[in-house]
Amino acid sequence: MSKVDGKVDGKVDIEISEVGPRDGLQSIATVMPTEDKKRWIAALASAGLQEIEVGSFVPPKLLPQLADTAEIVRYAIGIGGLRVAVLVPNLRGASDALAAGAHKLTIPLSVSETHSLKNLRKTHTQVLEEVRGIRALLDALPPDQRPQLEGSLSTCFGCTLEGPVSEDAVVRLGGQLLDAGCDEIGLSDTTGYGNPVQVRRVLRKVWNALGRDSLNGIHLHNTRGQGLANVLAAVEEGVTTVDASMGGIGGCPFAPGASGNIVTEDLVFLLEAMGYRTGVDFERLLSARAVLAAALPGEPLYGFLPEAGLPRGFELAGERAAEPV
Ligand SMILES: CC(C)(COP(=O)([O-])OP(=O)([O-])OC[C@H]1O[C@@H](n2cnc3c(N)ncnc32)[C@H](O)[C@@H]1OP(=O)([O-])[O-])[C@@H](O)C(=O)NCCC(=O)NCCSC(=O)C[C@@](C)(O)CC(=O)[O-]
Repeated sequence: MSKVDGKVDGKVDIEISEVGPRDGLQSIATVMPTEDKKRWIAALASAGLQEIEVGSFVPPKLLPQLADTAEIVRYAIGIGGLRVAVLVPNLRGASDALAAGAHKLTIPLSVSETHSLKNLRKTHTQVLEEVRGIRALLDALPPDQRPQLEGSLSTCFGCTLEGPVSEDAVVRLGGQLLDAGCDEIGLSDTTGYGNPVQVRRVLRKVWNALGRDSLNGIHLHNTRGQGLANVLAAVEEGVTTVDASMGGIGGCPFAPGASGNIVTEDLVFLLEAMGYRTGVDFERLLSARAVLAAALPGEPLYGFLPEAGLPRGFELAGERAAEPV
């Protein structure tokens, strides 16, 4: 098999969307210098990650760590083959993201309205109004210049502020996000409450109600150690995009108790070991981790694979004859 830039024939079975430069950095007090961010993003892309969430268009007073997002987007869109994603909390953020040239916008809608008020200072109705405004903005562009718009349903599996979250509400709000103009929705376990049985059940409910194309991606946190078990459940159900963060850094600063994302390095190993192609090259991924470690001295980076290393003789999934399970 030919292997170019960490991708085996350019094909992947499961796409890993790297959210470290956004979700990871938003929860760390240190502001990473812009040039370090660029080096890190370039290293992540060179490892074969095809989608990277590089920042958020939020008021710099709120998250100074991401104040350079416009410059970072302008840099990242110059990296060939990379889909440059950003988080936008409202129409103003979407307009700034368009001006910078982002390829994908994600707006969070928290199923827990208490969390929505903490995070975006908006009710469900107000967030949906922002989505309609963003849709109108995008529809004014020629079709080939329209970024993809994803509605990310936060606190889908429970919330530290409200406790259990209604699965019917997840489905209802997902439908409302699509009606308001999102191209697709994603499920997010903001505070790491989910378990594999629940992940399977919620995915089936969403797909049954809203159609198979409504949702392809999931965003999981490892707060209670369920992250990779939840990935396995999601992937076996048919999810094809999984968010992860290098070194497991991250967490929503406006959700009490939220902590790190699932670790990209461990996720790549899990998927490749099972026979799914991710397109990611381990050596280059570990080089990207070294760039991150140097840029954030003293910050803990998590992950088992970087500590233990690859098993002897391990091959990328695409280099083996084995079919994905
Ligand atoms: C939505 C707001 C802006 C409302 O905040 P607000 O204070 O209600 O905003 P406002 O509309 O009243 O405006 C206040 C000021 O901010 C400005 N402003 C207004 N919007 C913007 C913007 N986009 N960019 C830059 N500036 C902006 C606006 O122009 C004004 O400026 P002033 O007149 O005072 O000079 C705020 O609450 C916000 O940005 N929240 C985002 C918080 C956030 O980033 N949370 C973390 C991401 S979500 C997450 O982590 C979960 C997720 C996605 O990872 C998935 C999961 O795990 O669940």
